[in-house]
Amino acid sequence: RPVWKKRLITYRINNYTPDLKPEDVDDAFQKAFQVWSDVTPLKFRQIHENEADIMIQFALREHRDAYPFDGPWGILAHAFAPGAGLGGDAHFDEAETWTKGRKGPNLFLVAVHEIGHSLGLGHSSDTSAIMFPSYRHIDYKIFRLSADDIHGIQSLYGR
Ligand SMILES: CN1c2ccc([C@H]3CN(Cc4ccccc4)C(=O)CO3)cc2CS1(=O)=O
Ligand SMILES: [Ca+2]
Ligand SMILES: [Zn+2]
Ligand SMILES: [Zn+2]
Repeated sequence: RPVWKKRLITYRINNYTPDLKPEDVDDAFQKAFQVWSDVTPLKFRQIHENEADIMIQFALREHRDAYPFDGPWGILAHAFAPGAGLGGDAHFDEAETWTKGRKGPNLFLVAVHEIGHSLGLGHSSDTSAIMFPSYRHIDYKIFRLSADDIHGIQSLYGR
């Protein structure tokens, strides 16, 4: 599995969904990266210009990669495994109504899942894992990685 060969990984939010205040989008991603840095030696830094390892964008339908989005629900987002260029990038379907609460897909929760992919994780068959493929709402306030998620990421990056 491809993994990042460094411990400091940069990310850049290239555009913002109109569904939330920009500071709520920044906060959702900062908290989502922290979920993974809490259990690995990895550090994440947000940058605002130049090329970041993990380029984040919100997009509709066809958006210049081979994986056009599909309108509301269904695929909520996708992300590429570590590597140069598109590698590590995470795209979020703008057809969704992104929320920081319970209605609609919760941006923080989907971001935790996508960042898992950006770091090299695949899907899990463990229904309690954030890397389980299908979204079911869990209380984002009490969100915790499952043992399966932690074992998965620590097998790639250590603890
Ligand atoms: C909070 N949790 C999330 C959040 C997001 C996702 C995925 C689901 N998904 C839908 C999907 C994935 C794969 C195939 C079809 C549909 C996404 O697109 C991206 O986020 C999966 C899960 C498992 S969970 O613990 O319930
Ligand atoms: Ca969709
Ligand atoms: Zn894409
Ligand atoms: Zn996934």
